Amino acid sequence: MSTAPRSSEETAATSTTLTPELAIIGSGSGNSLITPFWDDKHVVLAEKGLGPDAVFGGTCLNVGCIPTKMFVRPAEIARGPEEAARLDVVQRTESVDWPAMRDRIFSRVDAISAGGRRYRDEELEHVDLLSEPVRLTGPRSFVGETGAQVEAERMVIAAGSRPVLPEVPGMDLPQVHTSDTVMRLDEQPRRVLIVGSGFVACEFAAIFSGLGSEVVQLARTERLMRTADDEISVAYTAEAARHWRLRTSTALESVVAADGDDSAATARLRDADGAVEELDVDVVLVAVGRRPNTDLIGAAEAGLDLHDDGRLVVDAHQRVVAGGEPVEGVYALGDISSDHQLKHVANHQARVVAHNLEHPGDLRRSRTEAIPSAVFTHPELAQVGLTEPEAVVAIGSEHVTTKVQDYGDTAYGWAMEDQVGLYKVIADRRDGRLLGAHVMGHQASLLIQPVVQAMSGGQDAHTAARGQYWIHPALMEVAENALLGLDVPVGEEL
Ligand SMILES: Cc1cc2nc3c(=O)[nH]c(=O)nc-3n(C[C@H](O)[C@H](O)[C@H](O)COP(=O)(O)OP(=O)(O)OC[C@H]3O[C@@H](n4cnc5c(N)ncnc54)[C@H](O)[C@@H]3O)c2cc1C
Ligand SMILES: NC(=O)c1ccc[n+]([C@@H]2O[C@H](COP(=O)([O-])OP(=O)(O)OC[C@H]3O[C@@H](n4cnc5c(N)ncnc54)[C@H](O)[C@@H]3O)[C@@H](O)[C@H]2O)c1
Repeated sequence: MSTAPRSSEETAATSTTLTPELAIIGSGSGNSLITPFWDDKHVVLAEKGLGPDAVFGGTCLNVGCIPTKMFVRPAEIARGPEEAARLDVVQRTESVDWPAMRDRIFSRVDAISAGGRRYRDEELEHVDLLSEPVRLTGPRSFVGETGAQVEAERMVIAAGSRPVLPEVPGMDLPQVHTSDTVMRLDEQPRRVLIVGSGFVACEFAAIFSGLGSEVVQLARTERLMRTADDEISVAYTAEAARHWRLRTSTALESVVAADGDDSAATARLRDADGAVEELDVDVVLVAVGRRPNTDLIGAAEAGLDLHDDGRLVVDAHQRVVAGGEPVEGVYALGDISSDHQLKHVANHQARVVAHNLEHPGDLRRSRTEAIPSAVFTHPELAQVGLTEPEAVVAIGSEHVTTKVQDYGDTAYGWAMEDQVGLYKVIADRRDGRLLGAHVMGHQASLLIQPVVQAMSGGQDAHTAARGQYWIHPALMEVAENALLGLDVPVGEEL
């Protein structure tokens, strides 16, 4: 049971050094580590607060996965007339009530965040919440901004990542936003410039364009989602260009505020041929990547090893590494150490770390195979495993077999009159081992799961296709047909 002061102010005022059994930095995925195992032990959770309102609970809940998808869904519904027209139904989206949508979304999100903070801060006797930025003074110790000291027996660093801003003039203007702030705008912007071509940019381009804003998306390169398989990246770039304006191979040079107007700006763009365009917009959303918060916690100064991109080095058990050696009892998880900035990866790592904290003599490893991801853009994208070029490098082109199945050539695809959906699978032709899948189209994030499951369970392509029933004529038949189209050994049938 904690006898320690219960708030940052009290802690600082008495200059007490807290000596908990466990200290955690970061209340996102780190928050889930306070399991019943710790009920009779002292835990300190440090959380500086995220974004302008210093909210509790981390990125996914407050400014990431959850609120973005709560905007994605109405944006998809607002797009309804486009599909309806293909199916001989005349439908119209009358209007979008952005303030109501925003308030509905954040009344839910903010309540969960506030409830989480209250629970940790007020209701759990054994947990001390330190609501301030902290910096490491060693692998197991840190100091808060107000001087509070913590020396823990065991430590977990789950301090996440934050958006990067490019070094161009105007990034400090109120018209310039990141994903941390853009969802809280008072009004729906009429004209949005989105800078970037990855996950965040492509999701927000779909959100704002679906809701009716005029969107221009700026990509430095020729294609969007360049980390996807080439075939998907090319097809998606072409499809995105049908729904919103794209400026590829173009860079942002500056953003200048409109004269005396906080709600408008002019962005200066330069394409690869040197041609300059000045674009008047209401909002600029910058989405050019996220950097791990190792600098904020002083990880290098505390002697912890870092990758070139600033992530903490961890071993297979999620132990942090210092001087090339894992540090016993000190773990990291999530965006601060992972090469997949994904919530399901952070959650998995948190489960591994929770086990390892409780069972230091029986350490588990985190799973690194078959990690899927989805981009909730329009059309939706999903991927798992290797891209085709990666598969060629891994096993040689002669051993790689691929199949691209169009949604439109399946029964439910006919019902949808689908013209864009693609389901690509990649396997080793020698034994049918599945190497990857890449999907673009309606519900891609759902349709990819059978391949994730087969890859995770070590099931070969033909067994995955023929070892079970597939409901006819569900859209999932696109996955079955893709698997059946691979040139792989044929085993037993159901
Ligand atoms: C717009 C957006 C949409 C996303 N959508 C998805 C999605 O659909 N699916 C998906 O899988 N992933 C998605 N992600 C990624 C996902 O949100 C992250 O991978 C995940 O939330 C990372 O969790 P974490 O616990 O590592 O970090 P976080 O949740 O960011 O937690 C870290 C916490 O540490 C705190 N902290 C940092 N430094 C300090 C310090 N010095 N002192 C005290 N506290 C500190 C921070 O304030 C923060 O609250 C999205 C991300 C964004 C930005
Ligand atoms: N649905 C999801 O799972 C989801 C959604 C959003 C974010 N995320 C996670 O968050 C991470 C960060 O997202 P993100 O979109 O910020 O990063 P990202 O790495 O996905 O994409 C950043 C893009 O910006 C480009 N870029 C870099 N500097 C630039 C510049 N100066 N000008 C123009 N473009 C530039 C890069 O080439 C890259 O394409 C993602 O990698 C993903 O792991 C996941």
